[in-house]
Amino acid sequence: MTKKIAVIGGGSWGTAIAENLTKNNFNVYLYAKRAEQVNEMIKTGRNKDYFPDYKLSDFIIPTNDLKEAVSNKDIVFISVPTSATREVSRKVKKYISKDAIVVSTAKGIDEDSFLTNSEIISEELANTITVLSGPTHAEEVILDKPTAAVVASKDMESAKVVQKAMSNIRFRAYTNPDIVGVELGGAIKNIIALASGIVAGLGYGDNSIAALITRGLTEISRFGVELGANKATFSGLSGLGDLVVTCTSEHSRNRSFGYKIGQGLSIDEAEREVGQVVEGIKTTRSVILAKKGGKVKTEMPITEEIYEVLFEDKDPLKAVDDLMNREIKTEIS
Ligand SMILES: NC(=O)C1=CN([C@@H]2O[C@H](COP(=O)(O)OP(=O)(O)OC[C@H]3O[C@@H](n4cnc5c(N)ncnc54)[C@H](O)[C@@H]3O)[C@@H](O)[C@H]2O)C=CC1
Ligand SMILES: O=C(CO)COP(=O)(O)O
Repeated sequence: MTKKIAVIGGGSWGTAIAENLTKNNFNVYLYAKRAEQVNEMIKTGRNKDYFPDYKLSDFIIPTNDLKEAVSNKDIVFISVPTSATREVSRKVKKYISKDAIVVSTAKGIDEDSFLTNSEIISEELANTITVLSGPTHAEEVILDKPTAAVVASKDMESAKVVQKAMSNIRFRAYTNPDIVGVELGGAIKNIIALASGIVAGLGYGDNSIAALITRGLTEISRFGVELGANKATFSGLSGLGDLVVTCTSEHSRNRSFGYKIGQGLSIDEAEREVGQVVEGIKTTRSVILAKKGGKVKTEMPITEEIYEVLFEDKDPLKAVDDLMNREIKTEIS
């Protein structure tokens, strides 16, 4: 039987996910919070704020009615920023079928609770949860550029259902049971991407970016393993894959934000110019608060420098010098 699917969140990722699903012939309810946005999508067939040049599929049903979107669905994707995940999960609770699979697609760690998105959702909903992650810039997925991703879940049958729903000739999804590693890779790479943007904005070169990607991966893996992840996951699409794309792509919001900081803009100016969610800002604070509170012991020099640049007004040039000036040591510890 054809699955009934909803995507909650009409931003760039929610729209691209919905479009990808329509390529597999699903009718997809796309819920957006703002009524004007929904009316415009219905009237013009375009999500103007995010993809003005792209004509949405006729299989997309834009709606501002959460009940219509969520009721009687087999799969519900949640595609809002981490800061909105709890609120959205609470609202969805009234309408969601108990057998629906929830797909968490945001990449971040909540500042107050130090929870990942799937953990926040599981505090609010009793449904089976899967996580979709990997190197998947919405701008490319929507244009059918070949993309590979990961669907993680403790429940492999549900992961396979989501894998099948998303996979097609242009989107190849793998499964992975390591939900912790998949989510932490996706969250922490945003901090490293932000650092890569800063370094590029300062005018440093490709060597510096390669060093950040490589040492960033070490930092992410150490952090993830301390929190229970499988180290191998960080060599996969949701680890190295997403780290590379976000640290190097013109599409990355985190990298663009960092670039503007490197060029001398203030945090507010840079955030305003990017105009979409920059998850790495809050995730940096979450990690450092967790470290200060003793929840995490792992050494995270890049994240610590980024925290000082973002929240303690440290000069980015000094942050680079301080990273380079640390005690010299062996590569593999
Ligand atoms: N854009 C991308 O290429 C990808 C983004 N992601 C992740 O997906 C998440 C969402 O990112 P984007 O779509 O890029 O952000 P975005 O800024 O383009 O869109 C976020 C959308 O969420 C909506 N929203 C915010 N609060 C809401 C609420 N309380 N109720 C309902 N809707 C609400 C906003 O109106 C906006 O339309 C982030 O965690 C991001 O890291 C993951 C993979 C790819
Ligand atoms: O996670 C992403 C691509 O995989 C999107 O990253 P940005 O939020 O930095 O654009």
